[in-house]
Amino acid sequence: MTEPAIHARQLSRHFGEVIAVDRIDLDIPRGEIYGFLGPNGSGKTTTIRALCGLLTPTAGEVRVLGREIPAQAEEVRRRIGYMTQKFSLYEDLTVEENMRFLGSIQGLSRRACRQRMDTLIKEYDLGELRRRRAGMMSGGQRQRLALAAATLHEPELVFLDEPTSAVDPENRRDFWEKLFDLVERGTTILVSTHYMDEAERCHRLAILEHGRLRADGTPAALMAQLDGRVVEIDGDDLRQVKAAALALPEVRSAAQQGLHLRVLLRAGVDDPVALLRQRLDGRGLDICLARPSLEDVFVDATRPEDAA
Ligand SMILES: Nc1ncnc2c1ncn2[C@@H]1O[C@H](COP(=O)(O)OP(=O)(O)OP(=O)(O)O)[C@@H](O)[C@H]1O
Repeated sequence: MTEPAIHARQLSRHFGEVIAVDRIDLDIPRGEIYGFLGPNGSGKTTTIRALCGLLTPTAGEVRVLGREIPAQAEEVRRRIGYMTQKFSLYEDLTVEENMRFLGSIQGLSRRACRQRMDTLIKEYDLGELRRRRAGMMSGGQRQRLALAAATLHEPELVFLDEPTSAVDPENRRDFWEKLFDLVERGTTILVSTHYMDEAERCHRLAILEHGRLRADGTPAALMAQLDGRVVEIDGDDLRQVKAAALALPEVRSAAQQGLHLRVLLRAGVDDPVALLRQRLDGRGLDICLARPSLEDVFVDATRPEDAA
């Protein structure tokens, strides 16, 4: 069996008293998009930095592309790309200057760099912007440049830390199409996000909270685990119905979505629809089972105590 792109066991990273990453196990297959979904401060960036060899783990074992990290990080460096959360290119340099500079750092010959630059400029639609300074570009254009720069040296594995937080939905969509193009050519991608729709596009994902890995798997498998536990309620006075539902010990969470109230039941309730019909009796409600969403998975995997 081919070794996974990333293998981690009990990976931890502490900053003094703060446990940023807490005993995480990961097996990330090659040639897929793997997502880290988690709220702010859940440890996504710290995990990515530890996997890249930029931060030494406090404990745990990490192998990336078959090499020990951090001991063999230098060997791996040329085989990975990293797009940081903040735009990290030079704002005073043009698109071409930024790419040429990065090419020299990556050790590409002038000829190889020029060829690669031409390919990427075309692929990422940067032709008209070749001589534009990065600081004068829009969010979507900068993001395309950053991805082009992160893949200049044709890495086998690319880390993207919340790459679309500053761009509009159309640019996000185009950006994800580019990621699938990369995957088709054999690249492995690890991407962090706090957007549900992005997480749903990943082949597999891990849900992180407070540095812990709370759930992982394909989006479909994660959602299937909640089959029979999500209920949709239609009717009047949904704010009051929500309060009544949340008062039930069997209810894990309730949230209004447009005209419906979406209720997630705790595991082990035999017939959630019958239970809610009985407990919310007399309100003239229409109650039926609903297809679980990734947001339900996220709610179930995080916030174990507070269900409001
Ligand atoms: N250099 C550091 N020194 C001290 N604490 C840190 C440091 N870097 C991260 N932390 C803490 O570690 C925890 C995890 O942070 P991290 O940036 O990895 O989370 P994140 O999921 O990437 O968050 P975000 O979505 O906001 O980027 C947070 O509590 C953060 O404050």
